[in-house]
Amino acid sequence: MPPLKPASLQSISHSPRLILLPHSHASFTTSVPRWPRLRPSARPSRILATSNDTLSNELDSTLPSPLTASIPLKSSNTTSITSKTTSPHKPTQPTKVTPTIPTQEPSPSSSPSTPKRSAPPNTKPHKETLFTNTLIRQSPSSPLITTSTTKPQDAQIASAASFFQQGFQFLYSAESLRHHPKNEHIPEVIILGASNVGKSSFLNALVGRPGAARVSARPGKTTLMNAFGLGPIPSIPKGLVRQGEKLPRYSLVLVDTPGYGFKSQASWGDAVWKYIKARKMLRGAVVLLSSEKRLMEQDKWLLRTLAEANTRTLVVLTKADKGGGSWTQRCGDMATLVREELRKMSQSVGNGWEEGSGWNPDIHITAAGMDNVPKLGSGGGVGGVRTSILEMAGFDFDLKEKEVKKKDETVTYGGPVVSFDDIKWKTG
Ligand SMILES: Nc1nc2c(ncn2[C@@H]2O[C@H](COP(=O)(O)OP(=O)(O)OP(=O)(O)O)[C@@H](O)[C@H]2O)c(=O)[nH]1
Ligand SMILES: [Mg+2]
Repeated sequence: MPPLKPASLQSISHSPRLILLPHSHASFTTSVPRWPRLRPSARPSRILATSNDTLSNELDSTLPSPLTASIPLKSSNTTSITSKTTSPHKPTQPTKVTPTIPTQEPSPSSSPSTPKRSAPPNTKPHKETLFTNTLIRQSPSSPLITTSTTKPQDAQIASAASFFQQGFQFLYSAESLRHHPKNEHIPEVIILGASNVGKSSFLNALVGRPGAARVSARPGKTTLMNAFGLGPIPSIPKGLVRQGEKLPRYSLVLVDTPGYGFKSQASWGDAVWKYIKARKMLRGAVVLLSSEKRLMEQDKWLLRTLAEANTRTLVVLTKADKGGGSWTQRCGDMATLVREELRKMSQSVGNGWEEGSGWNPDIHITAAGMDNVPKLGSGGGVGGVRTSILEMAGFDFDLKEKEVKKKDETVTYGGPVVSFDDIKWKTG
């Protein structure tokens, strides 16, 4: 990868440490696509600024893309989740993969904050599998879907659940890029997909709050980009903060978006497209695809847009519970097809948006909107997705440290505000 940080930060020889205390504060219609038609694959080098302050903050053309803006961090053996560089994805590779649809459940100790629940009475067997499993995915190493987890994965899933389920707050709604407030510290992850694919339900399941984002059976429910903050309160050393700057009280921003496709509007796509191209703290996109449907041209267009913007991408299939017991075949086939498409895109864009770095080869499968999954915590495949999102956003898991404590922050800086990539976090 090319140089990884703005020149102004080159002189920093070691990473400042920022520790988080755990719990401490603690339309297109199907026939007339609109988003894709709005913006063909050609992309401008930058978007023109207006007089608006917020917008101009997003448009620093000297800033590297999210994939290249990083400073290597030394891993700390005292953190359980740490920020890391925007170096390539390190998809979790289970040490043991069971190439069948196993019935193995995560160990009871795997998720202390989200105790395992059994499915409601009379739940069909295939739904029970979906309901209770924290991780459901298809990896390149196996054509089949796996639900088994290993001990380290269990611990990661538990840490990620704790992270996502604390400090939740609605931040703002934005109609266009300039309505997004300035953000210089906190990584953002955007949730994208067709209308009605289950974006808002998915967000609710991630944060464990069924009513966080509004959900509807009618497509076109979400009409604005809605940002939510979550995670522990960051304790940012004074030297990293501008004078008078209001400090965020969350460590990750999730952005729910209006869908493309049926009942969507061209202006929504324009707003999202501009955000993807210009938002400085965007660290990755979660693209939801309905396992009920086939991969649409609009989906491919979106994936290509992310590839060209060199935005880290995680693909998640939704609604696995629909369509009966054949969900394994259906989701497995779709995951394989999606991976083939992504590989083709990697080759054609040729900008470093590669398997493992630009996009995660593990395709997660979820039933996040099913029954009470949002209340369940980590079931419906949601637990595994959380860990992948945190990795994509620049967090790392260090499972050695059991004690959670705030470390001395002795590093001081006289230089400019340091970005998220320089900051180290801690959570419980
Ligand atoms: N069975 C099932 N239904 C789901 C799942 N996820 C979402 N749904 C349902 O699908 C419908 C659409 O869900 P939303 O979360 O509103 O979808 P969205 O993508 O946010 O939709 P827009 O905001 O209109 O773009 C709702 O009726 C949800 O209850 C799922 O995993 N399983
Ligand atoms: Mg929605």
